[in-house]
Amino acid sequence: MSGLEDVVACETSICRIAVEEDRGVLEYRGYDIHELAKNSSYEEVAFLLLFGDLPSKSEFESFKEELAMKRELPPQIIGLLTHLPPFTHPMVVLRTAISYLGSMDKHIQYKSHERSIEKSISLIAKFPTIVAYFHRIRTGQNLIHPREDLSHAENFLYMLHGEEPTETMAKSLDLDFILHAEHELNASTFAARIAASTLADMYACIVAATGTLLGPLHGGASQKVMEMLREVAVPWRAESYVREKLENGERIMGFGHRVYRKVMDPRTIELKILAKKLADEKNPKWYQISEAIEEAVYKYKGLLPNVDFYSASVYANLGIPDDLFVNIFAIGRISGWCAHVIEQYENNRLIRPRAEYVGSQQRRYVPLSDRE
Ligand SMILES: CC(=O)SCCNC(=O)CCNC(=O)[C@H](O)C(C)(C)COP(=O)(O)OP(=O)(O)OC[C@H]1O[C@@H](n2cnc3c(N)ncnc32)[C@H](O)[C@@H]1OP(=O)(O)O
Ligand SMILES: O=C([O-])CC(=O)C(=O)O
Repeated sequence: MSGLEDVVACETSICRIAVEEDRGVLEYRGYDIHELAKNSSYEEVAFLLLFGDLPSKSEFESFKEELAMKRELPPQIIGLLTHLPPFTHPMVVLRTAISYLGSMDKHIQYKSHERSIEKSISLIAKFPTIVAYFHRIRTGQNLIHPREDLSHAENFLYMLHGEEPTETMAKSLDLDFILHAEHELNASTFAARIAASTLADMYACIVAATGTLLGPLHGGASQKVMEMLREVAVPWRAESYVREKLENGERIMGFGHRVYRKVMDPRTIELKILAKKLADEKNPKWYQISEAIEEAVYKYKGLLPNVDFYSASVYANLGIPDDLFVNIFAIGRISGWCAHVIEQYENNRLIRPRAEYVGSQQRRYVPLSDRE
């Protein structure tokens, strides 16, 4: 019961996670993650999650076009990004900007499926722009406005770095977005669904999810993984580092998973291959340290890496600053969050579990004047 382990809290047709024949299974709307990773694009996956089926060619084109058209931010949001202190964590910035976007939407309350889809597309489109704009503002660089002719991943890297990415970079980030897009009732999605169950507006639900994702036991782990890779610095130090941490009762970030437990997270399989490919083409250092840590954690604790572990070396080789790692996760996950909020709205019952009371009972009140 602790941590609601194995408790089934709702029905969903968005995502299936299972352990079958000692293998981790992950499907979005019935499609296997490995097949999506090999053949799909983030835009197609976002459509699949929101609408339930793969798009036809014309649906795909108009969905991509709509996303591209909605990338630009209103001037008020750019003003907000300019006024926030540059040291603010970029996930706090993202959360604040979503809230501000909510204040600018006259039709904030849930009205219809169509309105919820509209809001979702707008949020999916704007997440990368918020992240890239804030990064450029805090580092004193000019804003690079979104381009409609680039894909979601290409455009993000273009806005962040100020130059068009190579095909390898764009494809790598696109794959990363696909792998992060959805994961059933993880903590941030559950937070979004709880908010949705009160019929709170879409922005409120996504703010709840964004705040929850930043925690280091959830999406915040990837930034901590990078801190660890920097601290370990060379592969041969990995074993003593891991042993010492475990002896001190500390957790190794990027390891362990509530659902997959003793089987490999299928996303880790894909991310490790991607991390190796980028390491071969760019800097091998982070991948080599990661592999050494993976070996040591398995040897001393029998734990396997989760989705956050190899993401770190992928992001480092894509030139993404450490404190944007969680934001990259959120840019992928927003489509899953929106799909869950809509699913909750459309078959809703307030989520309100009970707590077992373990505190004192029937205490006698002593007026303040009679206390020491
Ligand atoms: C996108 C995501 O959210 S993926 C998860 C990202 N988070 C992290 O990587 C943070 C590190 N990992 C963890 O803290 C955990 O594995 C979690 C939070 C992901 C899952 O936690 P739970 O399901 O509650 O696992 P729980 O805490 O019961 O751990 C079971 C055992 O494994 C150990 N353990 C689990 N994860 C770790 C870890 N990363 N490092 C060291 N020991 C660990 C626990 O100490 C416990 O050991 P014990 O039985 O000897 O006491
Ligand atoms: O499912 C979980 O608990 C965490 C996770 O891997 C994710 O959100 O991608």
